[in-house]
Amino acid sequence: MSLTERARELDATDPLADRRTLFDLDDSVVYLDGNSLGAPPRSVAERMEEVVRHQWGRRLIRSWGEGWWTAPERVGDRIAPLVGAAPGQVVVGDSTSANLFKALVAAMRLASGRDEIVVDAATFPTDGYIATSVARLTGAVIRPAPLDSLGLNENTAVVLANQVDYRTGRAYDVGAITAQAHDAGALMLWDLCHSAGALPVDLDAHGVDLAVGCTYKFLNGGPGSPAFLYVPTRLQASFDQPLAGWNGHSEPFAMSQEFEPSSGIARGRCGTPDILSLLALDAALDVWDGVTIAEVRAKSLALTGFFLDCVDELVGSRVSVVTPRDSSRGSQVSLACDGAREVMDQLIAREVIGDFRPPNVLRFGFAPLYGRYADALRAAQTLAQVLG
Ligand SMILES: Cc1ncc(COP(=O)(O)O)c(C=O)c1O
Ligand SMILES: Nc1c(O)cccc1C(=O)C[C@H](N)C(=O)O
Repeated sequence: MSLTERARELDATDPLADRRTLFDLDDSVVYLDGNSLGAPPRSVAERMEEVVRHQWGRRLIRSWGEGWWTAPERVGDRIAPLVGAAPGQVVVGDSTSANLFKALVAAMRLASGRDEIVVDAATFPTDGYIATSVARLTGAVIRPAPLDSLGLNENTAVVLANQVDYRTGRAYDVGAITAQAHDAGALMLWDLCHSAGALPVDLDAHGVDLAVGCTYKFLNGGPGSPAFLYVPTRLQASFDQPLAGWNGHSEPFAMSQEFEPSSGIARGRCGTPDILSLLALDAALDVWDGVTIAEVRAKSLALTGFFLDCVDELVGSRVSVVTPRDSSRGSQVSLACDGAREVMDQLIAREVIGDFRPPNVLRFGFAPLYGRYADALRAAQTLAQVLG
């Protein structure tokens, strides 16, 4: 069967094909950058109209008591099943970077006597920057380590790792790495930016200690939508985060001069939530109603696998495949080639949108809720043309 016939058949039999209609997408564009900025669900514009005109415009400040104040926990509970967390353990707000800071300082405060922070050597840079700053503040030492050989010891306080490597697309085993950290007596903190909404995480099942992630990639919350923080129930009483703002207080409106942290996941909050972005995310999460993460994972593997077949047949040795060919990959395919930045510029000029990451990587992200097999084929065909 030709690639064209395969793409047609795979799209025709795709159990998630109808989800694409929930998104406002231009069908003439092949959008393969949902691992950086997800596409807009149609429900968002409609909901924002209601939020601005009615909730803000008519209800005015009364809206804080009509759902705004508790939105960080309520929206967190909508993300929770997607990352394998029971309710009451995920709060939404601030950026991933800010939540990393909260979680890392809290981890250092929990890990008495230990002073080594081990950071995924290939991490997305912000994680390393924040960890370095936390080390300066707490007197800890940073040690970058590859996730394949962490070399943990009796001094390791916390391990910070990305479930999916943003550059290579490789996916790591959350259960196995968390178990290694625990065997060494360390805490495990996961950055889920490239996995939330794309593959199973199973935070509770793996006994993960802390996790953060953004919502503007596979969760389609919109540019700059607030991030999430996971603290399991068993650690909440001892989770002592450094950004002790009034929103994390047990009685914010008592206006007390003493800080008394809230008893549950709300202690992960800091200041006033970004309500417009938070409620845009809330609306965006409607696209997950009736979909399981297992179905999403199955399509993600099939889509990325089909793209790899197309690249092998149409592009061949003009690129090298960086992403693992086995199932240890996230929902992206990374290809390396000379002049990758210019190659990506030319792909984008031909309406095939992926992105470039230094030094020589072309990234193609496949969002299973709206990605089509025909898009994978067109991307590989266009890449073959651009490479001449
Ligand atoms: C793995 C990872 N962590 C953190 C970030 C940054 O998060 P934020 O800009 O929300 O702080 C990104 C992407 O920007 C990322 O890919
Ligand atoms: N957060 C981003 C932004 O504000 C502008 C442009 C890109 C981003 C990204 O999310 C980049 C992404 N984390 C990456 O994996 O490279």
